[in-house]
Amino acid sequence: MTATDIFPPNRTEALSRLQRFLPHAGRDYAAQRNYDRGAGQHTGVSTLSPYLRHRLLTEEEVLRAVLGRHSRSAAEKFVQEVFWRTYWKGWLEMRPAVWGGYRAGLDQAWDRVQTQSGLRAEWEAACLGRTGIDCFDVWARELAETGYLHNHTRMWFASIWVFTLRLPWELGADFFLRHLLDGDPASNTLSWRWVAGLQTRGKTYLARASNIRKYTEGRFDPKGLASEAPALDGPPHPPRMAPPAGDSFDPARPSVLLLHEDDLSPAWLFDRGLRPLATATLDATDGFSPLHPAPHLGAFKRGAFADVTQRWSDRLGPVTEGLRTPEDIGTWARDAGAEQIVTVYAPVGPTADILNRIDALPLRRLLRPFDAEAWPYATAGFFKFKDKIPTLLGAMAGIRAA
Ligand SMILES: Cc1cc2nc3c(=O)[nH]c(=O)nc-3n(C[C@H](O)[C@H](O)[C@H](O)COP(=O)(O)OP(=O)(O)OC[C@H]3O[C@@H](n4cnc5c(N)ncnc54)[C@H](O)[C@@H]3O)c2cc1C
Repeated sequence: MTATDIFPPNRTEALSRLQRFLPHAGRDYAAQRNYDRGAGQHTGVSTLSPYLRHRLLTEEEVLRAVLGRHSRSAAEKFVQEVFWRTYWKGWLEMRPAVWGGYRAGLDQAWDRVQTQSGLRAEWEAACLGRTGIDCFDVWARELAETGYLHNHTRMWFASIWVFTLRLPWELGADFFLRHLLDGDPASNTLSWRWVAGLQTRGKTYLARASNIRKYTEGRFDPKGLASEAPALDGPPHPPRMAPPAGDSFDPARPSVLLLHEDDLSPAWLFDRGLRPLATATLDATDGFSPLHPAPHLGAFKRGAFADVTQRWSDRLGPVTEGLRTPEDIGTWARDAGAEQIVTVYAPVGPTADILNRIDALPLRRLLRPFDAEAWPYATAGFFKFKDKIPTLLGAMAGIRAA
């Protein structure tokens, strides 16, 4: 089975996964979510992340469905987890230099891999699952083969990478981004930073054998793990910028629609009057890593784009696939007769890096109301943000109050 057999890249699959998971999103989730029972057995969690990451399914849809079935108190844990993605995006949006810092650190680490044979051998062993730490090796292979890892396992894996194997954290974050179907600049970069003690200053995550034994139900009992996790050193957080406001657009002006992998649910744009002359899909893969990503990432993204353009074919006009550069986007939009390019606001990451360089025509980035409401609250830690969840749910019409 390939990763895209396990995670077929379409909305129908996302919806049926949501339906299957719904009965378990309440107290079952709170009790089961930390157990990793192995590849193909991730029944305690939703496995919705590849779909949420690309918004083949939106956070609002998931929250509505879950809170339509469970009380807020029963679903509290699951709802909070859904908002972790939102929180990380908002945090990075207000400190975009942290993404640039990660990319610069990655380039330096990659230079060292190319010039230091010892480091190269250790890095290769970790990526290929040949370290001799049995759980770690199984997880490296599970990630490479399935494009997914359980959350608890991501924490253990990152901790072993940084504190036992003592490899540069950026190379681990890159290994994840090259293989995860849900690979996300904000959740991934900031979670790795959190494990390493760079995000919540001085607070690290230490993977302990007893914890691994318990939550893998005895499948693993690793020996030789680091017994302490001293925080890595790094620059202070950059000053916080204002959250983005997003643009408006004039539906009367000739427009084209640029679809990208950060948001593949365009219905709300049509509700706002967008009638595109043509549509293109943006391929931002090159900006994820200096190395080639796993083939399943391209397959998932192509499948997801095909799914969305097919479902909305009567609204999109002619579709051009896989534009990669600002210049190509400008040429395509002009040739289509457009006066403006409309797109959903993309959070910090490879897509936004390309959008930031489009100058051929006015680019109108429409900020999804869910993001506009939530991101400004990501000023400090998650615990402060969490207090705003009732307000954010209240802003979503139709959410059950109890
Ligand atoms: C080192 C590390 C790297 C990570 N990299 C990524 C990444 O690149 N992309 C990514 O989407 N998530 C990442 N996560 C977060 C989390 O592990 C995944 O979102 C989660 O495992 C997805 O599986 P699920 O859908 O079955 O989760 P569930 O437990 O069913 O949670 C439901 C949804 O809540 C959100 N969510 C849950 N936990 C988190 C979390 N800790 N942070 C952010 N959102 C969360 C996801 O959208 C998820 O689909 C990372 C975590 C760690 C520790």
